[in-house]
Amino acid sequence: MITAQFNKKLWSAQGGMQLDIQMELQQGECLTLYGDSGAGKTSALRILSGLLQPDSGRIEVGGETWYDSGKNINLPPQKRNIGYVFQDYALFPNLTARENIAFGLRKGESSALLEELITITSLGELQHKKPGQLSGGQQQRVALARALVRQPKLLLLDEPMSALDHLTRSHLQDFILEARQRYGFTVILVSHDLGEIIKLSDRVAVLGNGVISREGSPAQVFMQHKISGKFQFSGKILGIEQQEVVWIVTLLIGANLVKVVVTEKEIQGLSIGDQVIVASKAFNPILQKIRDL
Ligand SMILES: Nc1ncnc2c1ncn2[C@@H]1O[C@H](COP(=O)(O)OP(=O)(O)OP(=O)(O)O)[C@@H](O)[C@H]1O
Repeated sequence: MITAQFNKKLWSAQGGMQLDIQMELQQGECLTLYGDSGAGKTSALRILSGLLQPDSGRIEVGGETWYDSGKNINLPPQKRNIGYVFQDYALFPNLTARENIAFGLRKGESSALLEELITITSLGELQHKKPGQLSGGQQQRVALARALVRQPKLLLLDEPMSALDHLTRSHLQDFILEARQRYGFTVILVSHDLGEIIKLSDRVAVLGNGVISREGSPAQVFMQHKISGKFQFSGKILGIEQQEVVWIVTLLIGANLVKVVVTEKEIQGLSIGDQVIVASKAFNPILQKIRDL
């Protein structure tokens, strides 16, 4: 169980903003922080990790106090059992992938977990290459394995997949899901990608102007009306065109373009760039295996 309550005055070009966060997470849960740029998401992660000191508050993780302003407790980042992965991979350029991951091991610790992580991140053949010889997705797998080799209680993911193409992103999400199941760590994710949020998180907290304004399951937070469709996908509107009395909406769902026919009433309030949920009750899909290439 993780309980955190902290506040800090933040400063931007527009003036001051009070970051005031209260959160409670169950062991193994994944919470996404969602919100506009500048809302305070990264600052909240930096405070949890010990990289940024709050003005006051208390952070308790699995019965251990990491920060308590009242008792003058403030564990340094290296004493907090945490993994932190950012958008830029922050790997050591002169070390191989394997050495980068091993860097996370504490002195005298067995390398069995290192081998296991190299296997489940499919880095076996790449482990002796340096970051400069790896693609973005491969580097991010190394960064994740490096964070996990420390067996963190809490994994902080600050838009770690936002620079990656859709397929690579999807593989990395699968890896995070698998690793979470296997090792049982708790995750706090910062993401703007609705599909990613729905796939990975149990709960979403919407952060606006330094405070959590809304909280719930992804469906509760993102859907205006309850949808009871058998199939649901999230996508982005790329085009809207009128044909006779109906409208054709072109959506990007994952890496696929899908056209959906809607009525004039349904089109109200929708515009290009909106994130939407597509649901269908009377949907009889055919599944076909995609050939391995
Ligand atoms: N150490 C600090 N002290 C005071 N203010 C800070 C500090 N670090 C960041 N800020 C300010 O806090 C505000 C929130 O920044 P933060 O990076 O936490 O937002 P964010 O929600 O993560 O945004 P984005 O989605 O763009 O990354 C910004 O205006 C920033 O200038």
